Amino acid sequence: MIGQQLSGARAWVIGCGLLGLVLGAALGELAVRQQHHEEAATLAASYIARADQVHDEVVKVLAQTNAFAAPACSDEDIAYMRGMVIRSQFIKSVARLDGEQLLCGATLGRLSKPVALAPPNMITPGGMRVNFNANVAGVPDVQAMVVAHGRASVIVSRLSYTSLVDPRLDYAIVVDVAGKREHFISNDPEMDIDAIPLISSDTLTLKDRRYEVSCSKRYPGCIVATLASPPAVSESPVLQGFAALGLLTGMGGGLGISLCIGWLRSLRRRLRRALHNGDLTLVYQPIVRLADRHLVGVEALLRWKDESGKPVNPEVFIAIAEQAGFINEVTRFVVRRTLAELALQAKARPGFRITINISVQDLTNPGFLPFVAAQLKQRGLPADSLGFEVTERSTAEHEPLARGIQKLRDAGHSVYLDDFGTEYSSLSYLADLSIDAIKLDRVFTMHLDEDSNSASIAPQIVAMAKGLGLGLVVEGIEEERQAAYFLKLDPTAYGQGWLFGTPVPADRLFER
Ligand SMILES: Nc1nc2c(ncn2[C@@H]2O[C@H](COP(=O)(O)O[C@H]3[C@@H](O)[C@H](n4cnc5c(=O)[nH]c(N)nc54)O[C@@H]3COP(=O)(O)O)[C@@H](O)[C@H]2O)c(=O)[nH]1
Repeated sequence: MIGQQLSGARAWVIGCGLLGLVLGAALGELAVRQQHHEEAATLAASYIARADQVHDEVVKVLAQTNAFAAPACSDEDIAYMRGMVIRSQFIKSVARLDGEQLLCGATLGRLSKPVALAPPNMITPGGMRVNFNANVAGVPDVQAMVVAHGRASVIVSRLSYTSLVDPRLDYAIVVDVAGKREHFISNDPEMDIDAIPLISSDTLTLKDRRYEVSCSKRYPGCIVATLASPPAVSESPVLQGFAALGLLTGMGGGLGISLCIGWLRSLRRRLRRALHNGDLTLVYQPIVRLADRHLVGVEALLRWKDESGKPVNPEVFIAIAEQAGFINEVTRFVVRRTLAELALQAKARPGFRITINISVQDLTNPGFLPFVAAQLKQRGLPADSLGFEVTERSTAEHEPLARGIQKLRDAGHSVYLDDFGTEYSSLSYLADLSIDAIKLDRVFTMHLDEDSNSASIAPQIVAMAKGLGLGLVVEGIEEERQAAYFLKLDPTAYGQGWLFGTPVPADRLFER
């Protein structure tokens, strides 16, 4: 037995541990991939920040050179342009133009013959003429970005852009002016720039690679980048950490489940033993007519103390008996013991009714009604001295519940719909169920003063019950004002709760 339990626990621990490992690894992979994307996005954003700096410098130098008033290509003019270059961070040369003809420059000096500028790749809305890969006049085999505006042009070092691009990135810098898209710089010749929507902070997947797009706010240019060769996901410490955490959490969870199952199994075994030995007891709670507080009956409530003398919550052990399939035996015990303890008192009080909680499984058990009839006969009590409280716990139970209730009524018993107003017991079912009364759940009594749904619904339920000719038992009455409230709503209502008496053993029931 112990060996079986241990191997069961081991199976839970291993099974849940493996599940945790797989889930942890999957989560870890997601986290690692996200980390890669964030890294690419950060690099791309810092790149755009650099491109903006270059842009600002170009605009400033062109504006100042255009505004310089000395005669074009005079010594003063050339000295001014040289000063510009020296003070600039990204600009390699500044030149003076006449239309599209280059006349002189900071690095070139004065040309003996004007040189024509290569036609621009694009003209910006501000009128700047940009050539991304122009030959540099006077310097063979060197290409650079040339930007011309008015009477001035500048040469921008490609290094200004490329030096900042992290070698871990595959990227393309794309400029879009008036719908014309230009591939400015790229180290990824495979990238199809026309397929890329140039919207900042967007991400897109091309050929199974996820790209980050970061755009400048100053000019219509973006960088589209992805990590060139992200470190292998499986080797990432993040993934390994997640997987280990998943494994440990899974194993812990598995151990918890196995302990819980073990506890429930042991509780089930002990409950069976207690039932078999007759170690369960019953207490009875008064039900009174609210108008005159006359005791009209009692509800039988089962109690169980485990071996250590600790009471086990009835909601727990009743649920265990229902799930384990021996609630019928429990209910029969309750019927037998209740009648044994209260038959004499019930006989002495005409109209006195004992109510017992039953489950749907009791209603569908063909032996239940004959058993109850035999017990009542043995005690010399009429059928209407025993009532039954039923609770609808799922919509699937509705049909068998309705049939079972009808059979109880046909046999002469009263039937109460318990815990009314909670979960599945709703007004829409009332008309279908052949019941005598509803027992209004104690949530309605508890929240009477509060501005809550239950406070506003209670009067409607009471009115509906009255309209259907059903009796009303209000549960959980602990204070006079609660009794007065419901009495006003329904002068024929009954009440149950600590105000009228807590559940007590049979020998203390009629002491008061
Ligand atoms: N199938 C069976 N179910 C049973 C049986 N015995 C009990 N039960 C069900 O267990 C649930 C919990 O019952 P219990 O802890 O006994 O609580 C009952 C009362 O003690 C409590 N109550 C009564 N008055 C007050 C009050 O004024 N205030 C307050 N806080 N609690 C109060 O309410 C419970 C009775 O509820 P109900 O049955 O809904 O009328 C419970 O669902 C029992 O049905 C059994 O033999 N068989």
